[in-house]
Amino acid sequence: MSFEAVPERMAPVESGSMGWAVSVTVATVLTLTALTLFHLWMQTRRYVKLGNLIPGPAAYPLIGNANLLLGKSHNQIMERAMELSYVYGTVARGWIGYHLVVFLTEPADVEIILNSYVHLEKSSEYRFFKPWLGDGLLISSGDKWRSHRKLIAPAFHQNVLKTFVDVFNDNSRAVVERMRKEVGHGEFDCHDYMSEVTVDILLETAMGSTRTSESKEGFEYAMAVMKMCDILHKRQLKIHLRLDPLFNLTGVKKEQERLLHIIHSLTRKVVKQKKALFERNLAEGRGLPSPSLSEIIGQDEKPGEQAKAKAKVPKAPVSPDSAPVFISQGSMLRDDLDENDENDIGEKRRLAFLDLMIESAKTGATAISDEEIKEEVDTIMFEGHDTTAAGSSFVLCLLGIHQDVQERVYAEQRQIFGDSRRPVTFADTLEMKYLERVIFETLRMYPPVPIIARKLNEDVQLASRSYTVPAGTTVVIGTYKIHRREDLYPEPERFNPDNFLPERTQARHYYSYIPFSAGPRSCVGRKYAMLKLKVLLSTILRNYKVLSNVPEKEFKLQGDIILKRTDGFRVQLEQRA
Ligand code: HEM
Repeated sequence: MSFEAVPERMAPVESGSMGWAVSVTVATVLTLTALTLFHLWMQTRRYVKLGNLIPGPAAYPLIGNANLLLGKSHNQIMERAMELSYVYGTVARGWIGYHLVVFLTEPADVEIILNSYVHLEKSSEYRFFKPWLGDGLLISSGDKWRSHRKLIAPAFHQNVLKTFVDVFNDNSRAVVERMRKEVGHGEFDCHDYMSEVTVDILLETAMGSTRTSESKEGFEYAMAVMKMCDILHKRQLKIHLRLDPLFNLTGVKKEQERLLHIIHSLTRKVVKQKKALFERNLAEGRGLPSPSLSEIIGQDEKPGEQAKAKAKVPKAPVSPDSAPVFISQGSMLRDDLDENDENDIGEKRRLAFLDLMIESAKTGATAISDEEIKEEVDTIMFEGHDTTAAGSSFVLCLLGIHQDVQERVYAEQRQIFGDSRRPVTFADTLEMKYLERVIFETLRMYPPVPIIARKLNEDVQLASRSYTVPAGTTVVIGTYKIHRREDLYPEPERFNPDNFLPERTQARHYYSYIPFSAGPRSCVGRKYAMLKLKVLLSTILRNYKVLSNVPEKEFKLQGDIILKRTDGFRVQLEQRA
């Protein structure tokens, strides 16, 4: 009985598991068939066909080349992309699933993207900035970007920048004093100092606020900006922090909310106060502060000019003779900032960008809300911070290694200042030709923004090869790689400021040097950055001799958002006589 009972009991189980197995097999076959059909259908699509014509690693169905990214840090991905560009040349593609990513390192192709008013949209990678910067200049697109750029660019006019020279000097002298305790005390990380002085300067020039004022808010704000930059770096690096649903569950998200509360409360409050003051002055018949921004920059903005500007692509290269002298960017390229500067008839008035934005919003044709002004101030605080902190730290490290170059920089400083400890003037900075070449060369070898990514809204026919990059593609411009191309820079791994002698600059393709990007969406702060770097470095190098024992080949680079050294920017200081 029991013998018979067993198969009886077993029978329904066996047929159940068989049924289950059949169901699983059928479901698997159906899924595989559906996926195969989907893959085959995708292969017939124009987007995929055009992408597949571009050289790149073999892609798997459904995942494309995503296997190359799995488990890799952002840094390793950058390195891999770099290796692939050596294998596949100056135009290479990768597939993330069925999303096409094309890497460009040919200046003629880069020009097509950067010098266009069509390909202005940032890639989805920029979304991490959104909670902090909202729709500020860095990430906005379309008409909003266009009108805000038109509004903000004049606030970076050279005449406005000249009025910041005192702020640059005061803060540079303050950091020289803070660094004094490092003299003769061995190695330290100069990035900490550069980061702090950069935020201090930005607080004053962006919002007209200082952290030495009685209120603790300025200090808390500065700390929050630095910590927010760290969180953005972490989100780029750690795969679980990249995904919003997982990130939202972490303590990092809570910390981000705390920091954003500090940051936004202050910017919101300052915008409100300054706007109220501006309105009050107008209501009491005191008119615009004198001279007004348009007087400073010497151009009257008439309603309707914007529409014209919309269609106007900044003139590409100019001949060296007609290039404006002022603050150069290391190539013969021009942008809207140069066009603004040519109307150089104004007087001095020191006002933070915030005041200038409030004023131009009132007098110009652009309507901008308090919240939007806040987003632009936050954007300037972010974009202006890490980039210049990294740039100045790399300069100090390179000068520490290349003592002969540092001596030439020092000799130039002695020629300008003699024994005097006086502050730097704007005119002095125009004399610092060699220091300028050192800064350009540093930004060539270590561009703080190592890649630029854009989303294409229209097909692009490349100039260097007969490929059409279809609309919808993410285009990655490899600034770091372009700057190290042997055909553009002989001995690209050698630190050689003479790469920026005028005759060498003129001989190169204009888009072979793009640390500040180029074209209509170039860095709006590039002249500000160059001026600030000159004042800061001049003040430091006249006080201290910088030394470093770490050769460049031992630098450990991390290129998530801003290129940095993960091993620290280690230098030593000696007092100059
Ligand atoms: C060495 C210093 C700097 C470097 C290398 C640098 C580089 C860049 C680059 C490459 C871009 C284009 C980014 C992209 O298209 O994704 C950019 C945009 C921008 N930068 Fe800078 N930057 C520097 C300093 C500054 C400073 C000091 C400020 C402000 C005070 C600033 C404000 C901006 C803004 C607002 C944008 C967005 C412009 C737009 O999209 O219209 N930058 N910067």
